[in-house]
Amino acid sequence: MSELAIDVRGLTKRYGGRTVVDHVDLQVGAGRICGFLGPNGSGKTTTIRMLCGLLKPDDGEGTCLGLDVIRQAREIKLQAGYMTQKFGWYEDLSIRENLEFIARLFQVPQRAAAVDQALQRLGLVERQGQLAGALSGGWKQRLALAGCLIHDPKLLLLDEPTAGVDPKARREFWDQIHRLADEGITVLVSTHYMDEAARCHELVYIAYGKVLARGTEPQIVAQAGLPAGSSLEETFIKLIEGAQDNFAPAGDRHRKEKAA
Ligand SMILES: Nc1ncnc2c1ncn2[C@@H]1O[C@H](COP(=O)(O)OP(=O)(O)OP(=O)(O)O)[C@@H](O)[C@H]1O
Repeated sequence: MSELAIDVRGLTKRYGGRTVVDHVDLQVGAGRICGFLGPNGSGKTTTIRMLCGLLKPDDGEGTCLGLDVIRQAREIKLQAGYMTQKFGWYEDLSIRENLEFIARLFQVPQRAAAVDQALQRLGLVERQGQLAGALSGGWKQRLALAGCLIHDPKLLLLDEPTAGVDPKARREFWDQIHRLADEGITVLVSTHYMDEAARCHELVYIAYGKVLARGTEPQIVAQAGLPAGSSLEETFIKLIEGAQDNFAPAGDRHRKEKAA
């Protein structure tokens, strides 16, 4: 594998003539945590699904884990871990049974050992007999992350993994993400929470399907034309306002002008 776990250029997706991901370039170094930010409907999920081999790009090229995003989508699907916004579990199976099921799907060799390791990594050993349906949001999300890790992926693509989870559980989740990155796992994670953005090594900000800014927090602030030390919240508001002026469909711009 090259030093870049994600290395794609010009990634594009169109639906019915509308371009929802527009020539996105994305490079993430191995072992880095890259935050993927942008307003609702900006193209984050669509991009993530193209990166993990679930959705075929209409244009663009590149690799994930050194595998071609167009020709080796199936291999990427098997080697990357993908956590969706709406992770589904068999509510009437225990934590352990759910993980055993995922391990079978991924045809993991030595399934029991892989399940033990995932339980251990996420602090779920004590609770392994509990029914998934009885877990609180934070524990369900831990179970989802354990499921993503069952086949020992080197790349995690996490789509708003902490949406609706309480602050303590979110903090613990992020501590876990950092432990995984320390082990060399690369993480691309979408989020709307600014405290989570601040815990990423680097950030990519997308709106209207286009990347507007990328880099470390100070680099993103500078790209938005704001003074050093400005908050990420101010920065993203400035970026989205600029994007509305430049890229919003004519109808949206007209509504904004009328409202002003
Ligand atoms: N299968 C599809 N068919 C048509 N349009 C789609 C489809 N999937 C996504 N879209 C549109 O593409 C745009 C980008 O959606 P996407 O889910 O990637 O955004 P997002 O940034 O992940 O949003 P959110 O933060 O709300 O999850 C949206 O306008 C969405 O309605």
